[in-house]
Amino acid sequence: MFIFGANGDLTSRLLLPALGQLLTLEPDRGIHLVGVGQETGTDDDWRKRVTECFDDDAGPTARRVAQESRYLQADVTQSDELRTVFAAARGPAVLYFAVPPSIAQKSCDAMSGVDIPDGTILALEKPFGSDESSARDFNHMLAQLVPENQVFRVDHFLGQSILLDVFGVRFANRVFEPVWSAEHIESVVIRYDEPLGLEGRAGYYDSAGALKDMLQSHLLQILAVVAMDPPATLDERDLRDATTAALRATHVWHDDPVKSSRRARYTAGEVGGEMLPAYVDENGVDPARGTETLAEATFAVDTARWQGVPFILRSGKALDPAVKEIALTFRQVRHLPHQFTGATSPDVLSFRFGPDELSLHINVHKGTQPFELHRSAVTADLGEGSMRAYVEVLSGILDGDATLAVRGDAAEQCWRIVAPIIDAWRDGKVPLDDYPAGSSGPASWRPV
Ligand SMILES: O=C1O[C@H](COP(=O)(O)O)[C@@H](O)[C@H](O)[C@H]1O
Repeated sequence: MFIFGANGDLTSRLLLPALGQLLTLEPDRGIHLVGVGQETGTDDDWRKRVTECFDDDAGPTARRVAQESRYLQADVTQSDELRTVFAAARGPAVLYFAVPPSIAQKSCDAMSGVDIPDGTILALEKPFGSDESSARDFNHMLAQLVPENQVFRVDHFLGQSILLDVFGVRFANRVFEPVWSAEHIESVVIRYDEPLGLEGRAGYYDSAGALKDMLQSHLLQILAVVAMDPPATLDERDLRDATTAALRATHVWHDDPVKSSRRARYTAGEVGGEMLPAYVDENGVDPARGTETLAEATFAVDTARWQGVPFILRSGKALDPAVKEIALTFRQVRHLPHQFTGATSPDVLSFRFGPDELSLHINVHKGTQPFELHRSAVTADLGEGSMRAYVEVLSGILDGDATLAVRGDAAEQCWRIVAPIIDAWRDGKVPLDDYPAGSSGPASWRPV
């Protein structure tokens, strides 16, 4: 496995720790690791870094892989240097592009003149293209290099343990599987409100914003998993056909991006006891860009299963409380005998991200009167945190199993779906509201 961008933040913060965990959990994996970067470096320095990024309790295989790993100085946008990379491979190679998208694209372009060994896997991080047509062009370029099932468009949310729970809960339980449709479900909210601010990522984030950073990619992938029709199997072809069909049926609610989307940006405030400057005062931010740090949009999935059900997607930074969940709100019962007293609310099934939790909020009897209703929740603590997501991603890549990677046509669909919102925002048709860091969003917004 060659990690392009060996000296970058993604490599040390996510990839190497996840690789260490994977090799500790599955010590029988044979893998030779090579860090590839433009900077000069030695094998020893690189090995030290890999070891530091692995957990202290990393197992013997992980430690051995770190000790035997190598560092290769190369400019991966040059065909000659890519040849050197392939020459260093000891078997079918995984090329993990932990580099900015423009470099990944240049590198793939440079690969067109190179003899690519059979079985080579290309793993690419988001964003994949910058709109539908650039994603299509990139897909076309990749198709000339390797077969589609050897291209891994990484979306680590597809490896999140709570999303894997959605599969189990939805398909393996008679109480949920038959009611997973517009007949019983009134709305779906997919929300990822984070307390984190910019964390020094202005270079990337300021040109992306919350809509592209989170909704266009991760949250639409979650929507696809919640909304798809049941596939016959969960193998790569069936599952990705089903999720992509759901995306093809998805569009902005009432095709009205102005009424169906909102955006905002944080001002200075305190989050978790720490003062955050206003977004526009963060290092590297260009205030003229008008980048949003909170995006919300409602989508329709035009299938018989979901006709008329709004899917509300929302994500933002510097928000408190953190709300990271998929919530399905059920319709009210068709008839409630009038003898019941107390407030009744619709049932809500919610999946919370790390620490993972499944809750079913229902009306139960609790009071002193025979038919007095109260709200209660049945909750299952599912444990896993989000670190595991990259373990899952790497495991799929090393096994050559693209089930949990984004297929090329799905990536194009995600851009198509958000394009009307991007246009409306660019044309100033939706106001850019503000909210103090540490709040739950603009005071004027109705709650989702
Ligand atoms: O890809 C991204 O995801 C993270 C949120 O995912 P998590 O697993 O780290 O909670 C988000 O903070 C970041 O802006 C985005 O680029």
